[in-house]
Amino acid sequence: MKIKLTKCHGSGNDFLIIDEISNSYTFTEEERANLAIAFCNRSTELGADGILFVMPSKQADARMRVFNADGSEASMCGNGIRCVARYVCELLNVEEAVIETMKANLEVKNEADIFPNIPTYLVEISPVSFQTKDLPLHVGKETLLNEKIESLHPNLEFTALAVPNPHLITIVDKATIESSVQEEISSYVNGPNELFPDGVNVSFVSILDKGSIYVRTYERGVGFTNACGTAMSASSLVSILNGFNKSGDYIEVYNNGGKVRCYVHENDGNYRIDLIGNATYVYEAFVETDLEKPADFVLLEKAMEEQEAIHYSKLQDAAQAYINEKLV
Ligand SMILES: N[C@H](CCC[C@H](N)C(=O)O)C(=O)O
Repeated sequence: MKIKLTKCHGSGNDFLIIDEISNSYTFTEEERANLAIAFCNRSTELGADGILFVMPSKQADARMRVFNADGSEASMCGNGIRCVARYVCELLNVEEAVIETMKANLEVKNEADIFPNIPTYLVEISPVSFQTKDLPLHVGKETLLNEKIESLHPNLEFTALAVPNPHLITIVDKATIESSVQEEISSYVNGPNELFPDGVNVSFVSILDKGSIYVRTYERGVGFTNACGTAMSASSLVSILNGFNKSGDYIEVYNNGGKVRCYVHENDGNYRIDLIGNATYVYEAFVETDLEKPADFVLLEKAMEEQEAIHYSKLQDAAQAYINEKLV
């Protein structure tokens, strides 16, 4: 079977888009998971943090399904839906759209460039829940807001929220970010454990300045990535709950892949987060694959998007310079 792949990234978190609207592909659930495991493998000519299946929808302009590199499906992907937003808006020749995801139909729209020559999209991150049952997190409490989990770490204080995929977030200093603590905790809560039966995305956050934070995320089903859009959105909200920023302020969120901007809407204790950032194309490729053995795929062609890479590298350099200056 010949499959067209559009490689893209949001803040360096990279994905392969498979367009089931324009192509008559049909995949079983098992084939979707196995394609993700095979094509995300970075020792191949492809490699990515996940696959984004763009599918027809009966209730929205398009539907997005997200599969992590380990073949697990997630309910949402913030960096990925920006890429899907661009792909669908260009496919339908519109400036905004609604994307059906596992738990919500989300608004997306083309925005002014976050940096010169960077295609930029705003996506809705919701629903937001602080109920531990919505992650799920089994910790004997309805919520976990800046509280210790002694079995994970003696001192760190964590906040748990679902947006709607699950996130565990702690605000720390540079030394802690640069230590092995995040790797140790993340490996544990994403292996067999009593706390997070479905695993969880783990983010260590540093306050850089008023209105700017740094987020490093170990993603469920992937490991450390350059950035995690839902994590950066959730971390922006946690920075507000901790008094470092306010709802209604734009928050610049820096990460190892660049930067995005978040805006938290709060209405009577309910939150919706706007995630604004790049949707950059890396290459277009065609592969020949047997769905029974996708790991044996053959790369037929790969056309790089050089200009987009040049433009994005300027954003990334500027973001890294700011992190180097402010992350102390
Ligand atoms: N690893 C995540 C899914 C991808 C989310 C991330 N790539 C983002 O941009 O939000 C999970 O299993 O919940």
